[in-house]
Amino acid sequence: MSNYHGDFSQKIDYVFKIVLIGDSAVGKSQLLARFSRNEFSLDSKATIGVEFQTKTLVIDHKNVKAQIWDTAGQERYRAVTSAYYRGAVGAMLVYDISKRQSFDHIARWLEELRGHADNNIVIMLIGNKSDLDSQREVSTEDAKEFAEREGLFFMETSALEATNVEPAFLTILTEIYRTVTKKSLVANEESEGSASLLKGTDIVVPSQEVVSERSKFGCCSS
Ligand SMILES: Nc1nc2c(ncn2[C@@H]2O[C@H](COP(=O)(O)OP(=O)(O)OP(=O)(O)O)[C@@H](O)[C@H]2O)c(=O)[nH]1
Repeated sequence: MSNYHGDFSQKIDYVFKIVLIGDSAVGKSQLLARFSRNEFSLDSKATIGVEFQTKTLVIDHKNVKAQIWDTAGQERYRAVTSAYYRGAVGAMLVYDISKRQSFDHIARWLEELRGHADNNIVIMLIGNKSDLDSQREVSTEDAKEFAEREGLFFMETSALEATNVEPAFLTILTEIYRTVTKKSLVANEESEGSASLLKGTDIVVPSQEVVSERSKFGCCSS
């Protein structure tokens, strides 16, 4: 995977907001830590409120900034739901392969997502903690079948062992890029040659926006 890390001296062409959702303790924060900083912590604390991190990479010779939002799986720590989903072009629905309940709850998370997010959002189902194969309670086949039925991308990952984390984010980002550029083409044709690339793509955050590399805000009810 060469030619993948973003060139920071270049302008950013796209900013894509991706949200992470799923039960508490399935590993959302650690997937984000692994992808954005190549870090992992075994004594990760439950997320309170919302935080996001960014990472810039190159897709199709364009600098794409992934802005990945993470919120608490625990209801009492969750920030306002509609604000969390606003502007999201991708979502990762995460469960823990060693916790059946976290997979059984995915349908509910999907319902919430579809109730709040843009219709064109790209959704990926993630079975995390694949390193805990000996304690597996969700078969790969069950998850695959569910994903196919619901039209979701699917991958098993391990934030701990760094297995499939980068490929999972790259898959969803590439698919978002495809969706957005396809939409832009249509929009351009409809706008009689206007230079507005983003016209009609209400799901893209303008690239001029400057976001800090690590930001934490929104908070908490208890
Ligand atoms: N074995 C294993 N443990 C993991 C993996 N990913 C996360 N964990 C552990 O699982 C626990 C919960 O991880 P978090 O990333 O905090 O989970 P979360 O989904 O963000 O939880 P909330 O913030 O409460 O929603 C921590 O102890 C992590 O170290 C993994 O891939 N394998």
